[in-house]
Amino acid sequence: MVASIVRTLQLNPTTLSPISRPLLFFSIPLQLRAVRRASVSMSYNRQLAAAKKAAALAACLCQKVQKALLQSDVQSKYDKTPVTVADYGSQAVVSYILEKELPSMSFSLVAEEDSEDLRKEEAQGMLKRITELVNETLASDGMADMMPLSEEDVLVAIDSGKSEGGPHGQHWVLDPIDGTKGFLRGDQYAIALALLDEGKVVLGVLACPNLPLAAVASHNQLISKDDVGCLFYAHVGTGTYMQSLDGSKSTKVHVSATENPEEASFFESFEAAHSMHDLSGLIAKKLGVKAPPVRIDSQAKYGALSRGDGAIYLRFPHKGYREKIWDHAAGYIVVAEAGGVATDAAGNPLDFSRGRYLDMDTGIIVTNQKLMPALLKAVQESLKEKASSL
Ligand SMILES: Nc1ncnc2c1ncn2[C@@H]1O[C@H](COP(=O)(O)O)[C@@H](OP(=O)(O)O)[C@H]1O
Ligand SMILES: [Mg+2]
Ligand SMILES: [Mg+2]
Ligand SMILES: [Mg+2]
Repeated sequence: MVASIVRTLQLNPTTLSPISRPLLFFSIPLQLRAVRRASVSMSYNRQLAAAKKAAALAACLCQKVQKALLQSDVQSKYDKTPVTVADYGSQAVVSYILEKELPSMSFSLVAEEDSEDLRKEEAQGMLKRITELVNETLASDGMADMMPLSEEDVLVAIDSGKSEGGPHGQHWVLDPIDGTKGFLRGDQYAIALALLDEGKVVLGVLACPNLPLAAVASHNQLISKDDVGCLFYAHVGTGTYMQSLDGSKSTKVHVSATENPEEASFFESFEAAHSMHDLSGLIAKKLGVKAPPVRIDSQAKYGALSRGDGAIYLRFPHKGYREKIWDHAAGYIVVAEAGGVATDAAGNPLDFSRGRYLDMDTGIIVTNQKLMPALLKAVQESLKEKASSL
């Protein structure tokens, strides 16, 4: 054991003095931990660079489509959520770039969309449009030498996202457009990309093309074209950073430090169908939050929280809904590395190692470390009250 540690640390035990040998024995675990920490924070740099590039390019594609949004771009999925050319195009771009940028990695992607509907006769016009968009987007980044992708290449890139994830190995997790309903309304949405390693989220990137660079005060805050477009990224052990989507210098961000719920504001889904607004209202009241809820779509909520725009995010889906890992993985690490904490409604950590779904209790709550105990108490009391009133 000691011999293998000595080898790992590249030490030569024969040159160590009799005094330093026993010291070595005790100090090795500490040194090993430091080495491991260093290699953990070093080892995902290539993946992070590829993820940032993929998410930023996918965001360009989405921005283009949002500008030219037509009714015909919207296709209905069987689960009744809309899916657009941009959802498919974004997934194809991210999948293609990750594979090209990281050729030595075995590639596994857990992503929201698949090509089944797109392969139907009636979707052929849509597929043509998506293929054009994907090719234009890749060409804009100088990837023209590999061009053009055929329609079949695009379908294959989309279907790379069929992995089941799980507790072993590395898996990318992608929501090509999170907040599709917000996207269609012209509001907030995010391209959310994360990497799981042995079931843990180790990096995450959130591209939020419509999120103001300055703090967001409400969902309908006037959007000026010049000051929107944020890219949040986090890498385990190294903090969370934000830069503008057009590539400005990064700044490190931190969650709000407030301990006083009266000063805290809270985020929730814009869509009442996605989260029980009455329950979050009750929780906020119990906690003593004074400000009205800030309702915005997508994981832009996690991004905004990571830089302290608000201090709490409450998500309570209606009965029977199962949360998917791509709706939270990137946001989770962006908040965690900024000093925040996300748990289920019972205070359990979120477990991303169980495949495509997050199996969890009732809801998701996110805040800073100091407010969490009081928030958890308010959540438990409110859930009990709600249950007894039914
Ligand atoms: N009935 C429901 N309850 C909770 N979440 C739902 C839902 N129907 C859809 N969603 C999820 O809510 C996500 C959007 O979150 P938010 O409400 O924070 O904007 C959607 O992501 P997509 O837009 O990627 O499909 C979708 O996965
Ligand atoms: Mg969806
Ligand atoms: Mg989503
Ligand atoms: Mg989506």
